[in-house]
Amino acid sequence: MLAVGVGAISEGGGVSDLTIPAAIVLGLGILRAALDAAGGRLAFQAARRELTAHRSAATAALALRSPLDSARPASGLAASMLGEQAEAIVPYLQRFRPARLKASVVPLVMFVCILPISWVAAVILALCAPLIPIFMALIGWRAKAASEKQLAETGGINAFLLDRLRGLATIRALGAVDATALRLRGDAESLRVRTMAVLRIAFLSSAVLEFFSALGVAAMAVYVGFSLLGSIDIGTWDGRLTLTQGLFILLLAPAFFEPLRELSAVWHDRAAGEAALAALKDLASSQQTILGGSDAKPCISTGPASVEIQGLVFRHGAERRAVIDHFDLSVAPGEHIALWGASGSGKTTILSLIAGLAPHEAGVIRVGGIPLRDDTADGLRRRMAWIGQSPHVFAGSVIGNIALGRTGIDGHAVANALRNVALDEVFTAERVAAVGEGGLGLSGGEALRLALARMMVGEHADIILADEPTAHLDAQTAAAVTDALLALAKGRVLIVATHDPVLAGRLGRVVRLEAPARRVAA
Ligand SMILES: Nc1ncnc2c1ncn2[C@@H]1O[C@H](COP(=O)(O)OP(=O)(O)OP(=O)(O)O)[C@@H](O)[C@H]1O
Repeated sequence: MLAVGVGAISEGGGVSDLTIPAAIVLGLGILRAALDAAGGRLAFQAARRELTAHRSAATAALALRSPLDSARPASGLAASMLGEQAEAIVPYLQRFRPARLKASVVPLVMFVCILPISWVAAVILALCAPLIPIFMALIGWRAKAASEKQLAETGGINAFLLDRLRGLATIRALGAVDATALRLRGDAESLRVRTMAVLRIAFLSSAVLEFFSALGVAAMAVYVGFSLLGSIDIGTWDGRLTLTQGLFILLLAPAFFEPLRELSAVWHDRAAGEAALAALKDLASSQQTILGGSDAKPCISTGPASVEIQGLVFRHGAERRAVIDHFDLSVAPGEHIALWGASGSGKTTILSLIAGLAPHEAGVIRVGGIPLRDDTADGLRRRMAWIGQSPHVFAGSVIGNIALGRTGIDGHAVANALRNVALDEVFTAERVAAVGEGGLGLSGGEALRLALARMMVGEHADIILADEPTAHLDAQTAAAVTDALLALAKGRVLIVATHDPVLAGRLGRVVRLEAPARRVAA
């Protein structure tokens, strides 16, 4: 329209001849801006939806991984991938994909518009345009590798930082602060180098594209200019190039390269986005998973709570020796037993297998007479409660720590539970009823009793699995924890892995293990 308007003026027309083309140009401009804005918004929303879906899949897969799987990614690495690095997917989906679509359609349309006017102009475009994707593909190949290395470095430094922050007291106690700081500085320097490599490639890709598009537009301007001056009279299908045609070609040439330039501006988004997608997929790929894995399944409690184990075999990895080798056990309803054995004899592993936290290689586990399998594990697990050696205490209020977001647990139930585990005197009104990260502000025994209180307020599990609940406690605290545990376990099955002779002595039966775990005496 602009070319038509200018052409009309050059042929002696007045300003009034410009009104309609100018109005159309203005209208199209406004329409384009509105469509661009709406398209950008829709693309952003779609990208965020897809990111959420990828994040949910990776989080669900992480939650399904067995706690016995030593190949599980480090917490810092997983947190960095899920939180920070996954965000690279948004610009990839929001900017790169639409830009790629535009770059594959718009130049073609421009080419088809220019070809009927001048074949020389079409040839210039046809020669310059393919150079751009060829160079971008070459650069993109390097960019992907650089982005993957940068992501791995970022994840690594996050994992290292989180791990060392958790172990700060140990590092300080052993005088390893300087060595840790040096390692961190080295990692940060390496991350800087990798980030600069990614940026270098991003700038290089933009420069290459700008160069070829500028070359294309300049060649077009030279051709059109000399044609209009009359120095060249080839290139059109018939006669000489008119001012309207020349202007039309000149105005379309930058528009031909514009989507390609846009593509180059977001080229590095592709490398970062694809690397982040691959990392999330990697995170979601599980090797060793728990049995079942759906919280929505209802409790299976058809018969009285009992545990039967026959010929149980388990190993950590196909090439490793069996940690549990043809182990048998029978626990009657209401029975309290101690699993007793040397460190490494497989007590924790047996508890984990009863809870279906890893698939066993051979043998059968029956809970309340029902075999523990993938399809029954969720329902059977709802009958069980677990107390570990060092239960995780979250930063926040005591009530929140005990209720853990479960419905139907009110302040009254929490107060009762605290009284039952003798924590009501610890969390008095004078003392702030909030605890720090990892149980900061609580002693080891108090944290264990807090874990017992969690069990008391929940759905009433009738099988309690306790992994060394009195380890590292003084005799008095161990006695208090044992009292609370036995009170809680009254009328229920209690299986305790322990080294504590006092605790074992208060249980109905002691099952001795030798490594690898077999029963040696009952
Ligand atoms: N994730 C794992 N990957 C590989 N081997 C493991 C893993 N977890 C435990 N093991 C090995 O399995 C064996 C049994 O470990 P388990 O934790 O069940 O022993 P335990 O009797 O509970 O020991 P402790 O009394 O010291 O807690 C040990 O030799 C241990 O090194």
